[in-house]
Amino acid sequence: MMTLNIAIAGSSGRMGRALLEAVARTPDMRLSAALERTGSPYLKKDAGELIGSPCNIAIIDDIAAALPGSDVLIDFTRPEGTLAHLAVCRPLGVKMVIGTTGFSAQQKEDLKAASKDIAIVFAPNMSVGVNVTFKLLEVAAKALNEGYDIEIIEAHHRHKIDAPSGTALHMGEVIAKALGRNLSEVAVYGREGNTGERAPATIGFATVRGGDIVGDHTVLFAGTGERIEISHKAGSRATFAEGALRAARFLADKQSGLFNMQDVLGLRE
Ligand SMILES: NC(=O)C1=CN([C@@H]2O[C@H](COP(=O)(O)OP(=O)(O)OC[C@H]3O[C@@H](n4cnc5c(N)ncnc54)[C@H](OP(=O)(O)O)[C@@H]3O)[C@@H](O)[C@H]2O)C=CC1
Ligand SMILES: O=C(O)C1=N[C@H](C(=O)O)C[C@H](O)C1
Repeated sequence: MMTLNIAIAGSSGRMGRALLEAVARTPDMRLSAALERTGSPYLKKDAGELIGSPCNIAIIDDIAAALPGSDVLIDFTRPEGTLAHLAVCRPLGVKMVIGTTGFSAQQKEDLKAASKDIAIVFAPNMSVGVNVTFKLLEVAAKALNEGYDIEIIEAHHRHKIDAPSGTALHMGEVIAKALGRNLSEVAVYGREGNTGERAPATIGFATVRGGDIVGDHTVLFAGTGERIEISHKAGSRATFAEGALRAARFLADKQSGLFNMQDVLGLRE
């Protein structure tokens, strides 16, 4: 059995901890480095202590020193952090699994450019269930292409800083593509005041933030006399972490290219 050496960026974050736990319970993976940004109170601490199981890997901020012994860097941080990490991974040939959301269009282009040199899995949601939901939405949108108003409702914990969620935006992209629409032309992000009647081709987004909600997404197709709702609810971050490890394994034999979870799960047609 080949062992994959996994480095984790943002190791003390919510996803960082879920990833530390997932790597610790995965026989074909080993934690090779745990990163945090300069100034973090977690620097120099044993990464394993974050999950109650010391592992002798100290959390460091020097990514260039951390990466030579790593096959894949898993990054769930912030767009500016991910792009800084990418700039170090690219010349070293270290592959990346990127779960960070909130990138601008230009930042996504930067990721794409780097994938000419290294293999990257980039996905706003690494859970198997959400990725199957994307396929269900494609089917539903094609079948309900007239007479149904489409609204995407997402709910997350009070600490989330980007809205709508990366998953909700991707759901919008999947639906718009299936309907031959351009999301940037039809998206409506929230409503207030005298909005007028709903324009039929629009795709609405509504965002809820509160408590410790891990991640709920519902797409509503509202027609005349009926409503169809397609929902996914995450109960634990373990589902995202397990997906990220699956993505890391998928990259083992890839040298370059930009992939998503549809590729990892064999769902791309
Ligand atoms: N694709 C998917 O399946 C999922 C994606 N996500 C996305 O992952 C990201 C992280 O989420 P979550 O774990 O909840 O967030 P947290 O805030 O809990 O963790 C983020 C981590 O990244 C660190 N960080 C922040 N900015 C930088 C930077 N500029 N450089 C390096 N490290 C940085 C933070 O350090 P510090 O504490 O010092 O700020 C922290 O350790 C979000 O974009 C979220 O939307 C989340 C879940 C699933
Ligand atoms: O920030 C989170 O927590 C999550 N972010 C991702 C997103 O923006 O879609 C995925 C998941 O829903 C949790």
